[in-house]
Amino acid sequence: MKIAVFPGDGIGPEVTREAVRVLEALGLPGLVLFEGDVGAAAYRKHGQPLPDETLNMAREADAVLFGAVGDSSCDGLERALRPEQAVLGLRAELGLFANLRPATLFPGLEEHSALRPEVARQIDLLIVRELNGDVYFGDKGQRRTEDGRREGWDIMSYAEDEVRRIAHTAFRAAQGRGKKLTSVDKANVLETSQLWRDVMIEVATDYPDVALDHLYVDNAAMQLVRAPGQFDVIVTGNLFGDILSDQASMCVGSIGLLPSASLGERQTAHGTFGLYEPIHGSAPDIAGQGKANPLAAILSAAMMLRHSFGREAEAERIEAAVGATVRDGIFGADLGGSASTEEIADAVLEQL
Ligand SMILES: NC(=O)c1ccc[n+]([C@@H]2O[C@H](COP(=O)([O-])OP(=O)(O)OC[C@H]3O[C@@H](n4cnc5c(N)ncnc54)[C@H](O)[C@@H]3O)[C@@H](O)[C@H]2O)c1
Ligand SMILES: CC(C)[C@H](C(=O)O)[C@@H](O)C(=O)O
Ligand SMILES: [Mg+2]
Repeated sequence: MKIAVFPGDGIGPEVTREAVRVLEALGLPGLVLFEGDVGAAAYRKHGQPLPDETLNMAREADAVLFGAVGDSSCDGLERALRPEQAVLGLRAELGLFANLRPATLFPGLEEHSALRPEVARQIDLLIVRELNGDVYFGDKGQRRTEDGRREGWDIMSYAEDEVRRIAHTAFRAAQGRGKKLTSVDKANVLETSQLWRDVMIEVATDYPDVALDHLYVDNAAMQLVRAPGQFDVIVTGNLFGDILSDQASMCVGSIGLLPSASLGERQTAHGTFGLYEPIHGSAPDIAGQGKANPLAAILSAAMMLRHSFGREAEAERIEAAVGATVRDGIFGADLGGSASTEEIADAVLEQL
């Protein structure tokens, strides 16, 4: 079980450290962890946010545990050198096109959701976000028009095979859950979205047991706070998925609670190769203060055990320990409590 650990910037190292403690506490046979540099930390050391050495480390591993990247001191750098390129580069280079972002309300957090408790209680959904395409990876740049105005552009596009493969991932995920799939797009305006919708409808014929419906992204954002209980699996593109998942996090209490798995096609001796990370960023406003909620990182480690190592029992052990920690009201500042990052993880370890 070879795991590459890339802590990154800001609270990345703080939360990753706690996820590693939890992994180590399980006593898994053959567990080998090795650490690599990403983000601004890597740029300062190697002049690159994603050094070749780090990328090779990821390729040699069975899974990657990723913290977060981002540092405003790098805002002036050319885009290729900015910290965010580390996570974008890993996703692209490793072919990790399927990003799973589950959001479920832990009992005990009803009062901490940004929504009313009776609305929050219904939330048990999975966002399947396409991760290798969309406006993220299209041609982009800035130029001057003939009349001297500055102009920026980013091309949004999806090819049908890119939509088809994420559609299959999402339909299969829905088959394993409540058999309901909502595809989110902006087909009333965007051609990229029209193709997305057409392909979703074509793929649906392979999954007669799954009910497919479609929402425009503006309506989806509204429905997510009006009645989130209507959602089982949501499938959407890279940009809309990024936005809706941050929104979903506050519906279940905090952005510090949402883990993610980024998967592709590569199989290892243990399972599907994947990169696992909290959905949040480097949180510079709270970095170095022991205020970061480590539960998203810890739950990401659980997703790793499930998807990359076929260790469902251990994954559930971690999730149950997190559930018990929440039920006991061990909260950090994000949930109105005073427990530190380390104290929250200590509580999880006690419950393991
Ligand atoms: N995958 C990634 O590495 C990733 C994801 C998102 C943002 N970023 C980067 O992170 C940097 C900061 O971005 P941002 O401020 O927009 O988003 P962010 O997710 O870092 O923070 C948003 C807000 O949520 C809070 N928060 C985030 N994680 C938390 C946690 N675990 N516990 C408690 N509170 C938490 C922060 O304090 C902040 O107030 C930027 O450079 C951005 O590009 C990286
Ligand atoms: C840091 C950034 C590139 C990244 C994204 O937009 O995908 C982040 O917001 C995320 O959600 O993982
Ligand atoms: Mg995001």
